[in-house]
Amino acid sequence: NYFSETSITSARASVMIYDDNSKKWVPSGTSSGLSKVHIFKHVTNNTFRVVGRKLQDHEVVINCVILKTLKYNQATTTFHQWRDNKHVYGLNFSSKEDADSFARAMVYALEVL
Ligand SMILES: CC(=O)N[C@@H](Cc1ccccc1Cl)C(=O)N1CCC[C@]12C=C[C@@H]1CC[C@@H](C(=O)N3CC[C@@H]4C=C[C@H]5[C@H](C)C[C@@H](C(=O)O)N5C(=O)[C@H]43)N1C2=O
Repeated sequence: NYFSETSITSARASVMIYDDNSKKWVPSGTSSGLSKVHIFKHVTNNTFRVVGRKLQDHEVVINCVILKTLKYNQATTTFHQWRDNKHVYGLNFSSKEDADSFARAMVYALEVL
């Protein structure tokens, strides 16, 4: 429930998904734009997930579990990416500071999983 997860970071980014057919990054959700992207830690079972909601209409544009095997690729200072069995996700951060703080939290989660 709401109180069983706590946010360990939030960052502003546009959430992208790689479209294998067109070989292009496309915005996740119904339109492009910035989202608030959190890493939530489940307080009791030590699991983590990435949840992002559009700033404008709160549409959930990413909701993916962070597995211990996740390879977090910081492709550029403001574009980070990772895969799961279905998608390749890209976060195009609005600033280097947002990217750094998100990456620190992701690396922490991957260390404690
Ligand atoms: C083994 C493996 O899976 N490897 C993945 C990466 C990875 C490694 C290790 C662990 C996990 C993952 Cl996921 C990979 O390489 N993948 C995953 C799918 C796509 C890609 C494949 C080829 C291209 C080539 C170029 C690059 C790309 O996409 N880059 C570069 C930065 C650059 C920054 C911003 C975005 C911008 C939003 C729009 C667009 C623009 O700039 O116009 N753009 C980009 O062009 C963005 N690629 C990739 O990332």
